[in-house]
Amino acid sequence: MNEAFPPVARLAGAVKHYDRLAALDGVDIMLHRGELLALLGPNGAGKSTSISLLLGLVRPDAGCAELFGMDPQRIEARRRIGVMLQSANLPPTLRVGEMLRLTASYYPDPRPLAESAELAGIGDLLKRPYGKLSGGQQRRVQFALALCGRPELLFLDEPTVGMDIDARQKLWAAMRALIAEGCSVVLTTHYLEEAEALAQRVVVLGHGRVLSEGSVDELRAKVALTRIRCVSDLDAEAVAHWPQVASASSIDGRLQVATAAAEHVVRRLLDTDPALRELEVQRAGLAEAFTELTRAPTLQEAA
Ligand SMILES: Nc1ncnc2c1ncn2[C@@H]1O[C@H](COP(=O)(O)OP(=O)(O)OP(=O)(O)O)[C@@H](O)[C@H]1O
Repeated sequence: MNEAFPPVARLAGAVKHYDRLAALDGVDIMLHRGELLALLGPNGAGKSTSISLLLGLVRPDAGCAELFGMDPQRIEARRRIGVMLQSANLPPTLRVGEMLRLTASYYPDPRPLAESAELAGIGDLLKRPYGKLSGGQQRRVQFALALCGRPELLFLDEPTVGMDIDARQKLWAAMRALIAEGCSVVLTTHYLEEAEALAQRVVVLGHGRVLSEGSVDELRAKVALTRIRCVSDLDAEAVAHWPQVASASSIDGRLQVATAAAEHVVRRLLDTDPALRELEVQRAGLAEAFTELTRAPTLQEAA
């Protein structure tokens, strides 16, 4: 399906320096229609700078940033996007319903107010002044404002920070509904389970560069770690030095081992400790893959 449409957003060879610091150092990112792309990376990796370039808030020193094949500052491009940034400066005395109505009026084909409120789970907040809401409620209102214009592309910068579990799950459901409508989403998050649950594609940034890109499964396969847990008297520190063991630790009396050669390590564990019990072997999640990927440059530097 994707091939039939041009990319909705694109960074090509994007470079952005702040004084001598390279916030972005030649970043390529491509987003297709109906796709949720998760931008991951440790603090300072360049996620927000990438979003700022795509929004036209910051200009690249080299390379280019495009929305729908256009300069992101063009009004024709801006009318097709919705944005929820990490902080929002909204008038505290305005009621939520008024805010939604006003924001929707800037768009050519907005959603009906009730639909936006329903998607963001703020139906009961419409008459409340924005400034009187809790942090999590304000985040939901910001989400409603981002989607009320029926955008083709939604930028969500750490949208679920400060939300309780129920609100977070509702927002996940809303994101899925929007994707099903054909909306594209750029999501930055530090909650890896969020990327794991929602993203078709993940880009991992580190030190202003793309460290890795692919589906959640592809990223996992790249580091291909398996987690082994068991109850054993073996010394975790000694096991950590075995060949093909990436890491080993003792957590709550359980030995936990990460390895790319599960069969080999399981065999050695059983041979070395015949009393070993409660053996569990599980494919590593995105969290382990992410840690491994973002650690890689440091290891190379050290070599
Ligand atoms: N306006 C600015 N002036 C100077 N340096 C900046 C500016 N904006 C970002 N930086 C620097 O650029 C680098 C990338 O920052 P960026 O905000 O893009 O990272 P991030 O991946 O979004 O981090 P976080 O997860 O903490 O939000 C950081 O080293 C940051 O200090």
